Order: sequence, then C-alpha cells, then structure tokens
Amino acid sequence: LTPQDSKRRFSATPTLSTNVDDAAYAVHNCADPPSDSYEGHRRWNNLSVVSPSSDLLTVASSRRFSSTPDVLADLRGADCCQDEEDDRRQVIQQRRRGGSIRSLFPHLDSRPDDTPSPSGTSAAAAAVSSELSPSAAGVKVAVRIRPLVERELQTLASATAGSNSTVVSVSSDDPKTLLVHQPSTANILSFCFDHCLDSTNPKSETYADQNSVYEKVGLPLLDKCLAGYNCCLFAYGMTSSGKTHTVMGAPVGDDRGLLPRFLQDLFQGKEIIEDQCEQLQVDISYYEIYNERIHDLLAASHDKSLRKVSLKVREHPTKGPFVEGLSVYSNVRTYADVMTWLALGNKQRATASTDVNQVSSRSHTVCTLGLKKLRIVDDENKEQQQQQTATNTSSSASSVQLCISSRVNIVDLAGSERQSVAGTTGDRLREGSNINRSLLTLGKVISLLSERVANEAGVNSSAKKSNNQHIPYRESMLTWLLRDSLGGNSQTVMIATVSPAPQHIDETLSTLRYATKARSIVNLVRLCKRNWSGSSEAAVALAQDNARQALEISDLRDQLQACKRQAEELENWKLARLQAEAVKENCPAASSDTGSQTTPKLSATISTSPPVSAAVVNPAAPSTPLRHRQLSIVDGGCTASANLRRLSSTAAAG
Ligand SMILES: Nc1ncnc2c1ncn2[C@@H]1O[C@H](COP(=O)(O)OP(=O)(O)OP(=O)(O)O)[C@@H](O)[C@H]1O
Repeated sequence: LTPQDSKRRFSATPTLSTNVDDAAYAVHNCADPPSDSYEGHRRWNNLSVVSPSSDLLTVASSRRFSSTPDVLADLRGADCCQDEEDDRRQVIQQRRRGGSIRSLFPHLDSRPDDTPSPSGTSAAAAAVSSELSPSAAGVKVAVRIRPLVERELQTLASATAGSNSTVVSVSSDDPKTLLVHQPSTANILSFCFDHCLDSTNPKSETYADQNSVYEKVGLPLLDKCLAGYNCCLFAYGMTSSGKTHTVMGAPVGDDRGLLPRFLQDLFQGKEIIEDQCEQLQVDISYYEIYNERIHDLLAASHDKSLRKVSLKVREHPTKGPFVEGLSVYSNVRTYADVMTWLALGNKQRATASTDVNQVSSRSHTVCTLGLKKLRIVDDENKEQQQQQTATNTSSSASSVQLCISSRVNIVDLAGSERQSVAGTTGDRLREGSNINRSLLTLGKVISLLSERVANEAGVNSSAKKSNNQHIPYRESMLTWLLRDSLGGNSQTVMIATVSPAPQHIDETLSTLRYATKARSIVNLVRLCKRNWSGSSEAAVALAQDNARQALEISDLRDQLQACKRQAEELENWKLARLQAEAVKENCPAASSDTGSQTTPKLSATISTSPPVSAAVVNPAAPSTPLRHRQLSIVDGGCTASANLRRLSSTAAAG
C-alpha cells in the first residue's frame, strides 16, 4: 500500500480495509504521505482492519489518529485489548500460586533487542507487534529503614534509660521479610517485600548504603526505560522517614541519592549509545504539587511570583494527563547539565522546618525524563529502505528513525504528618492537611486497585460489586498525574521509607500496609518502541501537530463539561419553576404574595424563527443578570420546553 494507494482508499470509502499482515507495513510506512491523504486519514472515524481471510478483525472507531505510527498503535492496541484482562487475571492467579510471571508471558523473555529491526514487511510488523503486546508487571516495593535520628535517640534514651532499641528489622532468615516488634503487645508482625533495605547500622554487613539502594531499585528501572518502557519510582512514608534522602540525597559524594545516580548512569549509557551511531535524546521537566497547585520548578526567573504560577493539568487522548505549559528542557547533553537543572528545581521546591524535620518537604515533586532513542539513517541505508518499503520518505539529507520513546517519573512525595507530632500551625498546618488529603486519595486509589486485583483472583466475595468500581484518580492532582504509574502503562517501583523508632510504630505500620497493598497492583505495560522513519523536520512537525490536537481535545472536553453543567442548572431551574407553577395552580392565594416577587418570571415570546433566537443570544440589555430577565413561553407542550432549554443555554452563554 503506497501513499498513493492509501490516498485513493481514503478518499474513496470511509473504511480502510486491508490485509492485516500488510497493514503493519503499509500504515507504518505512511509517515510522510502527501498532505491531502494525511489530512484525510486524520479525520478518519471508522477504520477497520480485515484479516487475510476477510473476516473483520478489529474496528477502531471514532478515534483520532494524529499520526501514522499512532494509527498503527491504535489498531494493534485495539487488537491487544481483548487479551489484556485475561493476561492480568492469569498473572494474578500465577502470583497467588507463587509461580513466575515470565513463564506465563514468554514475550518478556523473548523481548526484542534494542537495536532497530531491519526494514521490511515482516520485520516492521514484528517490531510493531512487540511494541503493542501488553505484559503484566506487578508494582515492585522496596522498604528502607533509616537510622535513628538525634531526636529519636534522645526520646529513647529518656524513656528506656539509655536503650537505643529499634522496632523494625529485616529477618535474618529471609532478606525479603521485614519484622516489626510491637512493644505494647510483644507481637512480631512480618511483611514480605521485593527488597528490604536496612540502613540502620552502617557497621552491619547487610547495611544498605545509597549505592546499594540504587543498584537494587534504580538500576533495573534504567534498563527498563532504555528498553522502551515507561517507568515510575515513588518514595512514600511518614514525614522525616528518609524519602528525600533516598531519592535526592546529597548533590555529590557517596551520599548522592537514587536520582543523581540514575542520571549519571543514564548519561553514561547515552555516550555508549552515541558511539553506536544512535542518539539518545533526554528531556527533563520538574514540578511540584503544592497545596493542590502545580508549580514549574525549572521556571528560572528573577521574579519570584512568575516561578510560582499555578499550571493546569490536561488530558492527552493517548498519553494521558500532562501539565500544560510546563518547561521541558530538551536534549540535555551531559550529566553536569542535568544536575544543574535538578539543583535549580530543588532550590525552588517548597520546604520548611517542622518539629520532626528541619528540612521538611511541603510538596510532592515529580521529575520527568523523556527518552528518545534515534537512529541516523545514512543515504545508502535510506535508499535500501525506500526500495524495500516503497516508502516516499522525505528528501531531507538527515533522516532519523525513532526507535524507542519512554518516560520516567521520579516522585518524592511529601510525608504524611500528625499535627500533634509535627507541631504545625498556620501555613504549615494548611500544607500538612493538603499533603495528608492527597496521600489519602493515593491510599484510596492503591486500596481500590489492590481490591480489583483480589477480585480478579477470586479472593473477595464481593467481586462483582467492586470490580467495576471507579478509581478516583481525579480526586487529587497527585493521583491524576500518576494515573499511568498506578494500574496503567508503567513499570513502577515504590520505596516505602520507615523510621525504626518505637514512637513512630503506628505510622510505620500504616506505611507497611499501604506498601503491601501497592505490591498487589498489576500494571499492564507496553513497550514504547517505535520504528518510525522520517526526516527530523517531519518528526518535529508531527510532534507539534500531536501537541496541538491534544490541546484542542482538552479544550473541547472542558467546553463539554461546562455545557453539561449549564444544562443541569437549567434543568433544575425548570423543575423549580414547574413546581412553583403547580403550587400556584393548587393554591393561588399563597403564591400570589411571594411567587411574583421571588420566582424569576419569563416574559418573552419564543418561536423557532431565527430573529427571536438571535434576539435571545444578543439581548438588547445584556447587563441585566440572567436570573432577572423575563422570558415567557407562549408556545405550549413539548416543543416549548425543548426550545426553552436550548435557548436558555444560549442566553446563559451570552
Ligand atoms: N538512610 C539514611 N541515613 C542517614 N540519614 C538519613 C537516612 N534517611 C534519612 N536520614 C536523615 O533523616 C532526616 C529526615 O530525612 P528526609 O528529609 O529525607 O525525610 P523525608 O521523609 O523526606 O521527610 P519529609 O516528608 O518531611 O520531607 C534527614 O536529616 C536525613 O538526613
């Protein structure tokens, strides 16, 4: 299927029907078709793929296809969707039996390597199909116990005459089991996690320093994102439990946290990749969620007020929620550069001193890295490809292939805090309650997702009831923005940080319970591997086009919501009016005193003729508030009420 063919088909019929084996190849290679056919398919509403035996395989209807790779992704995605739930169920059941996920999903083992596949029909189809096969990945959970801090040592010393006993430890029999000794009951509770990192005693053989935390938790994520998976790591725990120390740590030296180490290895990896005639493009953005408002932490301005402008969250139709207007620093070249951005962001982050932490984070921070692996195609290769794929790619001299694109979110959450312990008042108290509220929503989301998993595994008796339960992602900015990381398309790791001090045992147990629930969440991950060819100019144009359309859709959604709200208000108003009229009819004396005064009365003539509609849209005296404007319906019955609703909403908009 050449671009000319596709043009013919697009203009001839509203349905694209093609042999499915060729579809991957054909649609894939339409990256730069003539503009009219390109426009044509973008407006497509019904797109069908017919299997070789001419049975209808999948119909992707009413979808927006902004680019050719997206068309393909959507097609294959629709195809894969049918198996997703089965996959998820299988994994959960396998988990319960203690089996290996890999044995269930052989494609995890036979994952295509990172080198772009050679061009050609079957190779392109294979690459695309691997890109879109979802695989199940449980959220991994690591727990880190920090050492006792000065304040805790003092409390312990005064309470137990010099003892520095701790109540949380890693089992000596099983490094994945965490033990909590409850002093009040002398019970020992045990919890099982993917990693238990004991940082209480630097002299211990099993001491988990910053490097071993990175190697156990961060390094596997680096591998994943370089292979094209979206990744997320978030640190969760009570205030002062060591989240920022774990994620950020010191800017230099052995105490550097997980993020600087991750970035260092990423940029080392970038050098290696670039030695192999490929490019790794790294983009960075960094923002905080403070009191449910989003601030760009990389907005460098001398004017402080400009730095704290509140940004909006929007919803991209395929990529999910994103922060509109956030600075993204593209193509960061070196580790030193990225650390400069990180330092700027950390400087601008909201922190304050509380009774339990001298430098307590008052906001959740999200550092997002966008990775794109590009391959430069030389002229010789390009010609070969053009022959093989019969693609009319751009005539630009520098041609690029986008092989992999993934996103990494590193999240340092603000810690939950009890006002009595943190000793907060005023602004700090308000911040604390906002932090707690968003963490509560996070907890709710985690609980519901883990319930869903339990239901699917048949553990809950009320399976049917809560299986379709709404997950309230939108109840807080945090969960909305982390939606993909919780139950979506992301390899996710949670680091739960705890204090070993007896006085914090309640918070510790609460953190461990949340962590246990989070560990039961199973995400469905897709390899974000693309085999997209085109000129660099075309790539930029495509990206801009995608972004513009995303904004358009987001705006239209907002408008739709506003219209719905208006319609509801009008419906309520109509009901109230009908009730008032009913009262008046039944009891004219009672209503004659008050009704004419308080109920907005309508005294205009409605007809369906255009001049009247126009008059309502543009009333002569628009300064009169709508509720005082008089509008009456001369026409009777259903027609009148339908007209009333439509015209009133127009008037309200006016
Ligand atoms: N593993 C560790 N080793 C040594 N010191 C640590 C460790 N973890 C935390 N600390 C120390 O504990 C204190 C609190 O840590 P941190 O600020 O990282 O907590 P937090 O969980 O981020 O708190 P908040 O939620 O209030 O921001 C700091 O002084 C930090 O240096």
